[in-house]
Amino acid sequence: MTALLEIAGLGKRFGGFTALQDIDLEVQEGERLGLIGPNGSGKSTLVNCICGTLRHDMGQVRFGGKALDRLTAHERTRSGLARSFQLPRPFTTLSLAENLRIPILYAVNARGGQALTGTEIEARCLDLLAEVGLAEKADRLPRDLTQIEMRKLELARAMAAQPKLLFADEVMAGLSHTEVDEIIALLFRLNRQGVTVIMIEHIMRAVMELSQRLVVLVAGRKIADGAPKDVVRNAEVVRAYLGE
Ligand SMILES: Nc1ncnc2c1ncn2[C@@H]1O[C@H](COP(=O)(O)OP(=O)(O)OP(=O)(O)O)[C@@H](O)[C@H]1O
Repeated sequence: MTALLEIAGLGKRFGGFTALQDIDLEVQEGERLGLIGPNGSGKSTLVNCICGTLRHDMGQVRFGGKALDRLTAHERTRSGLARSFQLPRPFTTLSLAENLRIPILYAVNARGGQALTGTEIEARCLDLLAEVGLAEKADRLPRDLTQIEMRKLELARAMAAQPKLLFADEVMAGLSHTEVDEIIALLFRLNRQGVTVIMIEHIMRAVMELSQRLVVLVAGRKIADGAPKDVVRNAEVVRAYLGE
């Protein structure tokens, strides 16, 4: 079976500094993968190289069987990649519903789909907001939201383009225990709907609960890739990451 995401020999340098070296990774459709590593280990750089915000220097990235290497970030979004950012970036002067209308329209146009009527767009916005528990705030501005509501809006924005793969980049940082549980439940729900989830996260409880597989980066290299219970017992991982 062809993997949804295939990364082979990926390398990235910033000047003389090697941020990523020889990364191989395959992610199957429908998987929930945790990507962990100490600060500065290269997690965000890897996501940026996959999503096209950064250009890698070595190796290949394939998604859905197609090479992404020459595609722009927008073209990669169009092919089904989405990410939610660590620091949410909503359009601050637009309501929550309007914040979703833009990526919904973009997704339809980008995929050459049939134009949606105003009513259909409205319904999709409300469905997405309901999905993340924000339906009642559809007409509010992002500044009216609490921290967890902002994270939910950010996830809804990522989902608006109907991605096949979602990178959830530290979507739980700074949240309370119960709020973390809420986001875990939401990511499980999206995954059950068929979205492959790659979670970059420092909250180990969440990582262990959600991930079927765990990949560990340390100093730009992949040092472990396997079942979470085995990976967290791996001596190199304990030394380099968990024991730091
Ligand atoms: N644009 C850049 N220019 C120069 N160095 C960079 C750049 N982006 C990242 N780096 C460096 O590359 C290394 C990996 O950074 P990266 O942000 O990918 O780590 P990370 O694992 O995501 O860290 P964190 O958990 O703190 O978010 C770090 O040493 C960082 O300083």
